[in-house]
Amino acid sequence: MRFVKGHGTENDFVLLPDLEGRLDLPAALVARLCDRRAGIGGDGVLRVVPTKFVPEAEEQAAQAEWFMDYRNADGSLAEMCGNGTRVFARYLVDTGLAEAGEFGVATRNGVKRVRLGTAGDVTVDMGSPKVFGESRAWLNGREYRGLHVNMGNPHLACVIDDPVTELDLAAQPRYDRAVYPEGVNIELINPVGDHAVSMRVYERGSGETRSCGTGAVATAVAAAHAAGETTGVWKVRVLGGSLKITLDRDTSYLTGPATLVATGDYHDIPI
Ligand SMILES: N[C@@H](CCC[C@H](N)C(=O)O)C(=O)O
Repeated sequence: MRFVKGHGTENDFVLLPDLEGRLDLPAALVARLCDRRAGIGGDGVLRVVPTKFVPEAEEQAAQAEWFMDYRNADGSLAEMCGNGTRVFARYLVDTGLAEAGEFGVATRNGVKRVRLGTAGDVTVDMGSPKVFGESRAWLNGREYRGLHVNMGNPHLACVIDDPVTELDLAAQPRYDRAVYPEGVNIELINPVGDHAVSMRVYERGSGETRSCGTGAVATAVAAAHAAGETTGVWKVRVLGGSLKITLDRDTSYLTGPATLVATGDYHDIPI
């Protein structure tokens, strides 16, 4: 099985080109691929498949030639992955499957428009964040209040006083399962300057990761909300680098680097 390894601010992915739409991806195989010791290692898998071969996305085919089939490291499906979309777009352009400029990428959360050159940052139009009020998370005996933001996938973005650098995120923070029956991605956020925040994230299905694109937009929304604002440009520092989030009246944009680092062959030996 051919693979490409890539990352966006160290949110890393195994890309699987499936140009004929034939690849079966059971959860156990995804988990083996993402295993950092016995597999290739990654926070998730991105299957690169023509949209026309994906029955659930058929209606997107006219606007987006390629479907990003995203899976979390445990093999579960997620509706959307912001950094994955940037890495996916970089892969399409670097391999000549798409031309640099602006084009659509089909996802489980609809078509996302991406903008990129032959090198440099990739911007994704992430759509309008949906805010559903407050919820709570519990971590190491502390309770954190946050904003319930939906970016296609669910987030709980908590602006907190405790320094995020000192948090132990080895285990998943607890959350209100009545609010998030499908699970949730949890962001813990410190303001660090003018329109700048530092964020750590515990991702549903992947554990703590070094960056999360949808989480960075949810973070900017929560930081803006705390500042009494709804629009503006925010810098979100993550463990793996820095992302620029633009909150417009009708949509949001995620901008940052996307890098392909390796190609190879995977031999699926069940572990
Ligand atoms: N890292 C991604 C988000 C991936 C999906 C998430 N774990 C979920 O289950 O919703 C991003 O960059 O947005």
